[in-house]
Amino acid sequence: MMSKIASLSDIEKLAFQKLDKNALDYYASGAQDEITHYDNKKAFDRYQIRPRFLRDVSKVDMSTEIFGEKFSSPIFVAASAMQKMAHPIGEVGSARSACKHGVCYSLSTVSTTSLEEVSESVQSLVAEGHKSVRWFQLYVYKEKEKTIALIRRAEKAGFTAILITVDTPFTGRRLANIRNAFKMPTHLKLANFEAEEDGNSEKEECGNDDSTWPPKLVAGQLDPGLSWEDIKWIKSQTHLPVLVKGILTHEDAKIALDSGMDGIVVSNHGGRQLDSVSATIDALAEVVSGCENKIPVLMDGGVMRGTDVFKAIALGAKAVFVGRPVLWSLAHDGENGVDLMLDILSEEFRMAMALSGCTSIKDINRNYIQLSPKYYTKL
Ligand SMILES: Cc1cc2nc3c(=O)[nH]c(=O)nc-3n(C[C@H](O)[C@H](O)[C@H](O)COP(=O)(O)O)c2cc1C
Ligand SMILES: CCCCCCCCCCC(=O)C(=O)O
Repeated sequence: MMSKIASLSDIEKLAFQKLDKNALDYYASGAQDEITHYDNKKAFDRYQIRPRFLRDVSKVDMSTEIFGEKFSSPIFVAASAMQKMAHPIGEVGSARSACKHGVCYSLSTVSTTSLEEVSESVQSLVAEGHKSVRWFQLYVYKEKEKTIALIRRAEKAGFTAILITVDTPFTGRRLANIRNAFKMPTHLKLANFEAEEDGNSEKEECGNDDSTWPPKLVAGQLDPGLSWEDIKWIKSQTHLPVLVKGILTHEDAKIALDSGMDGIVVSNHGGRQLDSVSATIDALAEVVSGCENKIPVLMDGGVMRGTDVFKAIALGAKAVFVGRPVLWSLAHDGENGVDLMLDILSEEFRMAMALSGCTSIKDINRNYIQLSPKYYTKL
């Protein structure tokens, strides 16, 4: 029995004791040998913070702004599928928690709560004076009209940006899911696939009626032929800012910039897609350089500590997303669990800023970070 929860790792340990094998394997898995999955976390330790002292740090302002929206901290909630497997409140719990914390929430296409219900669930908080900024993560359908219908629903439901995931032409090989034939529990459904986008009353069935993951109906919709031309076309179809999620190289960053994208998320999908790619914190500086400071670069992958957030900001990220920690927190204690996790992480980040002599986000820059001497070759 743990005395008091003090870190995201503590929450993770409790969630591991609570979740059933099916859900735990799905949430925890990385692809193949999970080299990238583990490196995402370890890589942060390869960087050191260079603190400055004797500055007045009695007030620390963690707030940041992206696309004209102000957030109370740069710690955002990542889009992750099927959150009701962690706790019955699912996406509603994580969305409400993000809203209460004044941070951005991103919702997966493959959610177990529809995007309309998620929007509805934060309205009482908005009425109390909280601001809710919600971004919609888009998996692009083979059929263009279905993709557009999803975007229209997101626009109508008050989502303010579209995150197009580009690292998933196919789902990665997550061995635990293959070995135990992962199944979404039968009482859950992929809620965004229910409503017929063309307004027809006939509904698509997207419950768990087959033994494979993703369900054939859904996986069969992913378009492995997706190209930058399609992404540009999607961008032309919406007034919302469009970010590409899953970029790892300066070459692709430059193409995203030249293609008119509004932002980039450096991500390797939590190590769940191609194994052996670089940890995201290692890829961040390269992607930032490819963007020439013209569009915001955000990142995710392995963020567990306030010092991780600090390091990412120092290397040029405008904000970070947390993925699995949200799922562990939901499993631990639903919406309260996510509240606790965001409280701990933002307090750690506030402390990292204060202890390194930074009182605002714009103070944090490359001068505050170095590669640990263990990892660079001396001249
Ligand atoms: C269980 C799970 C489901 C995910 N589902 C999605 C998804 O539906 N769409 C997407 O773009 N990324 C998805 N991701 C990736 C996350 O958005 C994010 O990139 C990743 O979790 C960040 O790494 P972290 O878990 O180490 O924080 C998922 C990740 C996990 C762990
Ligand atoms: C428009 C088709 C949607 C296709 C869904 C693909 C399954 C992805 C599963 C969720 C995910 O990203 C994950 O890491 O797991």
